[in-house]
Amino acid sequence: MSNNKAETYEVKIDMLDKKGSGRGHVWRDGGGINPRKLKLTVPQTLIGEEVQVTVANPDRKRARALPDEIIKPSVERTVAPCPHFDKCGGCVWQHWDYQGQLAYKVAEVRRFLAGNGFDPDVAADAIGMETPWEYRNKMEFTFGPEGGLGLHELGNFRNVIDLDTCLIAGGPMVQAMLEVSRWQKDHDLPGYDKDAHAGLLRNLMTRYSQKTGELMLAIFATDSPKAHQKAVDDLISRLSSKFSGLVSFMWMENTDWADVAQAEHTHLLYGRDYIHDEMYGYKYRIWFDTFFQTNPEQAEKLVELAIEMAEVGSEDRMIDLFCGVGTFSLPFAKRVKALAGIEIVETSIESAKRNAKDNGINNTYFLAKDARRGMDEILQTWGTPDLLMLDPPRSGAGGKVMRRIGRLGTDRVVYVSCNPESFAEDITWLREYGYELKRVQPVDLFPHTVHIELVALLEKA
Ligand SMILES: C[S@@+](CC[C@H](N)C(=O)[O-])C[C@H]1O[C@@H](n2cnc3c(N)ncnc32)[C@H](O)[C@@H]1O
Repeated sequence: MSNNKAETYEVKIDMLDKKGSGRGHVWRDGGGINPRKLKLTVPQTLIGEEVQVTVANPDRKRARALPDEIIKPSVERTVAPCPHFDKCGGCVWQHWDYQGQLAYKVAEVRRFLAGNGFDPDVAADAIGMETPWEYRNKMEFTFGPEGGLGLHELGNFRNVIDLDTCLIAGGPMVQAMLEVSRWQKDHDLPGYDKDAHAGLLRNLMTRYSQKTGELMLAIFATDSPKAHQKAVDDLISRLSSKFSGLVSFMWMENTDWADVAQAEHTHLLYGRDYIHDEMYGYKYRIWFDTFFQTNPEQAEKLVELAIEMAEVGSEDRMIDLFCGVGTFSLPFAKRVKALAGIEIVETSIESAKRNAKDNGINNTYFLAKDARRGMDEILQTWGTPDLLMLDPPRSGAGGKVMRRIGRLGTDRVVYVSCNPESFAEDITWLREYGYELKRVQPVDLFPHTVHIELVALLEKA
């Protein structure tokens, strides 16, 4: 029997889910002999807290609602500094003090290790940020169908929160977002409505280098800029006069139904189509679609740790698997005899080659190939290299690639991961090839979110 009356419960939060929301349960009188269990997901709560929630339709077995009230707060609860935290889906943990976030992330790393039969104590405490704000060098904002420019609403991807600040984005990106937002209102330009597949403005992508001060902006829209020439000219003039760091402004036509920031036609409206950035003392050219580590301050620590764990020598030959544009390859290349970088995206490999050249590095060999095929090719030309490092996507490298690494048989494997769960599963494959897990160092690249990065060392026994 359906019951559409909202009900209010008091619930104790006993765990967090993968998205960082609290989970708890209550027992409801279902009208029969046995009470029925209602599992509740309550965002913006912490483990151990007792909270009050109101559920709109409690007939189902599961429900999700924001807390009405925190009855018994955790000692780790803090006041979220961002005025948009209650609604914005960008950060999930601003209500949690930073040390509490770090401790939880490390506990998760240890849990995944233990779950796969490794000693959890191999994992060290996390390296956090001294100032965990304004750390991102790239943001993708969305234009709302009802107007407004910002990020998606927590738990409701269709709504857009019209932001007037964003505390994790670098300052110039926020200022540029606000200027574009004012421009949209001044010219009364419609945001894109994905249900109706109508409207003009879809996304604003911003990239900013703290090291070089260069700023890139790209607007994704359903129509050509020529069809809106007056408004576009006004935007170029506003942006170029207000942002001295602006070196790249593009208009990307995207008429696809798919909700991704991609371009069918690129119109360069101002400057060039890339920015210069720097990481660990090396120069990089970054295009709008280049994968580049989004927290440069912490990414430099990853590079430092990978170098420290690898202990490479000047006569060594190594593989950088999943090398991207060469963030790890370039610093390593300076320390070894030869480095082979393998990466599936061709434009990233072209970029890696150019980055090596721009930095005066000439002992690299970059292959645009799938990880396994790339390793086979290196094995045929070099035989077994001295070191392999890998930095796969969130899904991990997978059993086939890990077995290939095991058979390759380098003495050391350095694994950089942005997902401790897929990392712990991946490294189980190396056990049967005689590798032991020696070090795991979590590094927080994503404060106020559920994500954590790590660098690990495996050695052949
Ligand atoms: C986490 S990123 C790391 C990039 C680089 N190490 C960095 O720090 O900038 C993972 C990279 O793996 C690449 N990739 C994904 N699947 C792949 C595959 N099957 N073979 C080779 N590379 C792949 C992606 O294109 C991406 O550049």
